[in-house]
Amino acid sequence: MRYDEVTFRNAPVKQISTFAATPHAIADLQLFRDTDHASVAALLAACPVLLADAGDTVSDPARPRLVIVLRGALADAGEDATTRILPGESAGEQSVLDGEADASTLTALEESELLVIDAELAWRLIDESDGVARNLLRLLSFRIRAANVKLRRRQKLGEFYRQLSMNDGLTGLYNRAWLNDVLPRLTATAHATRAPLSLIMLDLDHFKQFNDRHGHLLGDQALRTASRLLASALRPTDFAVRYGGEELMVILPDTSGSIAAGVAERLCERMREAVVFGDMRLPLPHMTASFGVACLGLGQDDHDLIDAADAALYRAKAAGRDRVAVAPAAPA
Ligand SMILES: Nc1nc2c(ncn2[C@@H]2O[C@H](COP(=O)(O)OP(=O)(O)OP(=O)(O)O)[C@@H](O)[C@H]2O)c(=O)[nH]1
Repeated sequence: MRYDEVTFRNAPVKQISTFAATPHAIADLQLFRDTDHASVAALLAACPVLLADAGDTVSDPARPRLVIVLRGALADAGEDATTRILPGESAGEQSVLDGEADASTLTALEESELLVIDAELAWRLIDESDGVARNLLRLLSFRIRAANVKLRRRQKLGEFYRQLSMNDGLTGLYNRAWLNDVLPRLTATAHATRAPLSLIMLDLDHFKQFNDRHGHLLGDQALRTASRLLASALRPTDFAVRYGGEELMVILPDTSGSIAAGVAERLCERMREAVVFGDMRLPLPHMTASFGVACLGLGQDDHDLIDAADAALYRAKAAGRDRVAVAPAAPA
């Protein structure tokens, strides 16, 4: 490679020397450690050494080549993080090996001297020096390991945020977004496997009055109490959801309407007995809820199931609250 051929993204970078004419020692360069320095030096002798100013881009996706920092520092801006490349370290190995364009961008962080090795010469170095090949493998192995760690961290973080976006902040129950995502799948599975699927809709009674009397914050606490009560009373395969406001929902896969009605009766009783405030200086407020139960019928979808439970809940309210109403059985 001649000096005047060295450009990055078509912008020429100042060329100051060849490697043979610089004072830098081969032993200081990571890739050439423990190699036969004399033969490597001979191969590198004519390689250009460039001077990049701070901010200069020194990578070119169109031309795979190795860039080794002799002095100064580079920033390697990958997809999600920036790595510093310090004297003795290199970049661009992977694109040289597989001939693919490198998505990352190398930028000089300060005035830097760089040794540039084109792909053809890099392959000659690998062919002629076992030491270079070994160093390259070791380097790539470190990078793969680091990339895997990053990937696992990102997966965990993604899972954390996914959980966060699917749960209601006040009660910790699943939220409406979760319901919209999961209930259609549960109904489809129930139809496909001919297994029953039941849904209980419940609504705290006279909750407006509760808020008016005890304040919104204690109203929130009552909602949390009711939610805890639901979550602790259900099987691991059931789901508790905050449908909205003071309306909660329980989804019971593999459960017939009559069993679901029994579960709703048990929840109704527990709700009546629930102690909202642990602080005995406050009068224990009375908290009840009304329940509507429905079981998925033939040809019904998730909306039909919710509508049926909602209609039953409305009847439980109309009949005096603090009770369970069951939707008429749809053809199963
Ligand atoms: N504290 C608190 N209150 C809420 C929350 N979400 C909804 N509410 C209240 O719940 C009350 C619901 O009132 P209504 O829909 O009139 O029903 P209700 O008073 O429970 O009467 P019935 O359902 O007919 O028994 C409203 O006052 C809402 O402000 C919440 O997150 N926290």
